[in-house]
Amino acid sequence: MKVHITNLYGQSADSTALIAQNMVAKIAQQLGISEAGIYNYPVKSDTAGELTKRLDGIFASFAQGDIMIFQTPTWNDLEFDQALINHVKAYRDSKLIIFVHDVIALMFETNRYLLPKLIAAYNQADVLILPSENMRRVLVKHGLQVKKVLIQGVWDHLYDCPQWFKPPFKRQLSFIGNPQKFSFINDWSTAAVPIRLYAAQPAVSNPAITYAKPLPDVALLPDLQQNGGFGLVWGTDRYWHEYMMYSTSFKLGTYLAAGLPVVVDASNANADLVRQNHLGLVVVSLDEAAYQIQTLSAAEYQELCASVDQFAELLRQGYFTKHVLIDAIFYLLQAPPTSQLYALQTSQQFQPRFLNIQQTLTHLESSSLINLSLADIQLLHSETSQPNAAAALAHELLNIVNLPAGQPVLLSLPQPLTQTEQETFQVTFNAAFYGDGRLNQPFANFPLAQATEIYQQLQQLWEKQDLLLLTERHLETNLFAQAASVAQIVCSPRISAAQLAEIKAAAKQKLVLVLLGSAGHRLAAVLATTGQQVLDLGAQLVEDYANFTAIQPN
Ligand SMILES: O=c1ccn([C@@H]2O[C@H](COP(=O)(O)OP(=O)(O)O)[C@@H](O)[C@H]2O)c(=O)[nH]1
Repeated sequence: MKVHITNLYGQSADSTALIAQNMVAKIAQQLGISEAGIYNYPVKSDTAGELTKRLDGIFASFAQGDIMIFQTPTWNDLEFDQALINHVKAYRDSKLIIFVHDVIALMFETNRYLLPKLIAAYNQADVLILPSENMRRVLVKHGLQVKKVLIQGVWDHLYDCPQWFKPPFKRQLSFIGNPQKFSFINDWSTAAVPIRLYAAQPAVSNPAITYAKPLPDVALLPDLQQNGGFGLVWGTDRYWHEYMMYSTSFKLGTYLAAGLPVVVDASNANADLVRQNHLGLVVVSLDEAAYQIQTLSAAEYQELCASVDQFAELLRQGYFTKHVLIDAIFYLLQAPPTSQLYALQTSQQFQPRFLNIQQTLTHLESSSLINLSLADIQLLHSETSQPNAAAALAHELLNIVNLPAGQPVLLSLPQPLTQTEQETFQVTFNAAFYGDGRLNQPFANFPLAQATEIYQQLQQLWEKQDLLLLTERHLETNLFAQAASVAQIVCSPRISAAQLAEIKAAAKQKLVLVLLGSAGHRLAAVLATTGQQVLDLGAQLVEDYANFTAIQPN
């Protein structure tokens, strides 16, 4: 039995798909796996006979009982990929491992219609390698049935560092990407944290951008390393932003291999990995990233670099790829226990659970809360192609809604969600459970007896606690009479870096209650992701309490 791996040729040298496939094949060869080269061409130019002959050539060294690791997509069209799968299946006792690099239907909205066909192709795999757990969830929701699924986790980036030196501490973001695809670059105006961009300089340049020209890999990594700062993984286009929740970004591995700490969206498929390994900043907005970089000390930066340096050795030497390829072969050929580690759970658990009001309040004893209104959810799903304030808020909300599992933040939603709403949201809503958002107006939302109980439980949350209220205007209320102390900061609609610093300083050792509208969600998320307990109870709570107490007998 021999193991083979497909490898792409014929695309331009700067194609990430080509770079990634060539790298995986190179690592596979170190494991004794032989290469089956595939040339990049439009499959439609072949007749059926020509395609068969082409595949015969690719499979020249493949025999009965062999294993094919198929790196997909080939970008030769799905028809070619399916023909290749059929060809493997035509050999007696052959085995097929499909290594999914990208899912074209989730990458580009115009290709969405291909999803059922792609999943039908993946379903023919004996073992499937997917980029992330989030990708597995979304594919299972849409019909993936393969039982043996492995998660790649992160992209390696082979790099034989010629001379190691510490990246210098600079308040700067490096970004590898074309501004035509990543339009946020054109609007970047934070001169205090310039972006160093690896792309050709446009006719009209942006003063907040330093233009480093595109560089080949061999020059890119030393250049990133020498210039220091942070590597940015970001996308503001709505469909691409969602795709980054499922896919693993190649540039993430590139920055880390060069020794740079990274900045990623809170919803990024690798957000947990960055957080757990202390590899950089996980943020909900670029404003927050700029703020955090401006307030970071040189010592904190060096600590991040030290964690990156250790972790990146795995990437520089291709250990994630080696690991997943070896596991895939074990998984094919060995019974449990190895395979138990990866046993596919049922799809039911991918449907989020909705906590009732009681469970929600109990959960808040040890958690933060971000409470989204129906208007927020509608904004999240509205099409905003223009870079404007609504688009920026929608981007932040998508990050907030997908704060990684394990984050001590409860998201609550207005209930009950209709079946149609749940179907609309299921692609983007990845948390295991959500709270009952009606606690923001107990009197308006519940019968009197229940509202009374809810207010009692809310008040128990801050009983004898030092409270910081973040409000739209100065509030007079006895809702917080049980607290040990109450401080208030009146917030402007768009919170500045200076005000955020003031809030963070005032919040130390306190429970923070955010009594603001939509702007409150991002503020709550910024505070909660840095370890502060914060309850985003909304702008209507105090008025609701006034209405509630007005009808109480004296
Ligand atoms: O000047 C450049 C720009 C890009 N790249 C390569 O292209 C990758 C980024 O490509 P892409 O944005 O397609 O990757 P993604 O992060 O979206 O997966 C980087 O990691 C590099 O390996 C490069 O070598 N030189």
